[in-house]
Amino acid sequence: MTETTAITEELLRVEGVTKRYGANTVLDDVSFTIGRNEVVGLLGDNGAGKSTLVKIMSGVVPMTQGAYFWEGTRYDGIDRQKTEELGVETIFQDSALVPQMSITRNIFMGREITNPLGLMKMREMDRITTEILDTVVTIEGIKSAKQLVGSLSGGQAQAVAIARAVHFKRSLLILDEPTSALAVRATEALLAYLRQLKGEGVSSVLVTHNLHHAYEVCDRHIVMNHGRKILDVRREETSVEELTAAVVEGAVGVERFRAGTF
Ligand SMILES: Nc1ncnc2c1ncn2[C@@H]1O[C@H](COP(=O)(O)OP(=O)(O)OP(=O)(O)O)[C@@H](O)[C@H]1O
Repeated sequence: MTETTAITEELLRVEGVTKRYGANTVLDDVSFTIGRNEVVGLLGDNGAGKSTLVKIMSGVVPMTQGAYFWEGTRYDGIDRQKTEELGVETIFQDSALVPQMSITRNIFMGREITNPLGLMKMREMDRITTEILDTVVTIEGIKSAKQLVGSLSGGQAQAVAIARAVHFKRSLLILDEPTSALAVRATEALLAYLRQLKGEGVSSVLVTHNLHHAYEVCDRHIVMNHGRKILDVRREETSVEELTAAVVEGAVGVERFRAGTF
């Protein structure tokens, strides 16, 4: 069973995406659209194919078959450079940070603010970093923007990766399990920020195992099961219970939920 919902204005669309690793098909004919100003939850059990989809949307791994459209234009051979140009910003599960560098340097890596002589404007970058850390990712225990990333906890480091992605907010922000190591307050701040970004015209895709978080913040939910899309439904047409049934039991779970037997 596959359900789709109409989108008003299309940002990213993938069609018929299949990904094989050798004989193993990890994504099977997956199609969906991310609308402009939409927060979309990408849900599913372990191994359902969510991270692989994130990597394909970000151009990090090539699809075996399928098509990638951005604002209606088809792009073949999409790669990381192209998605960066288009305006896709991704926080991967294992976001690469440099432990020997400060939080500020990590956030601005490759996109440093410089003066006309090419020298880095450290004070300005530190100020922006402090502002992001205070407002977006309110993480306990970070003392200063100058702190080395290597001295942070896992959750604090994750927050830096998030800060980096949200500062350079562009058209589409993809977050692969961003809240897995965040404490309650930081998680709430991040979820609120995704909604704020939406108001500013930035769409996001949130991969999470926390269905309550997804339901709270997402306009639409896509549920994957064994490499297939089994549900694509607007928030107002579903419930945490139905999403749970879909994640736990797949298409059968949705049918059972709707029949009142889940
Ligand atoms: N590089 C790879 N080579 C071979 N198989 C892979 C590779 N990457 C992922 N897979 C397989 O693809 C399937 C989907 O993995 P994926 O990481 O996309 O799932 P997921 O939904 O993100 O899971 P989780 O919630 O556990 O992170 C898994 O069976 C995994 O073993």
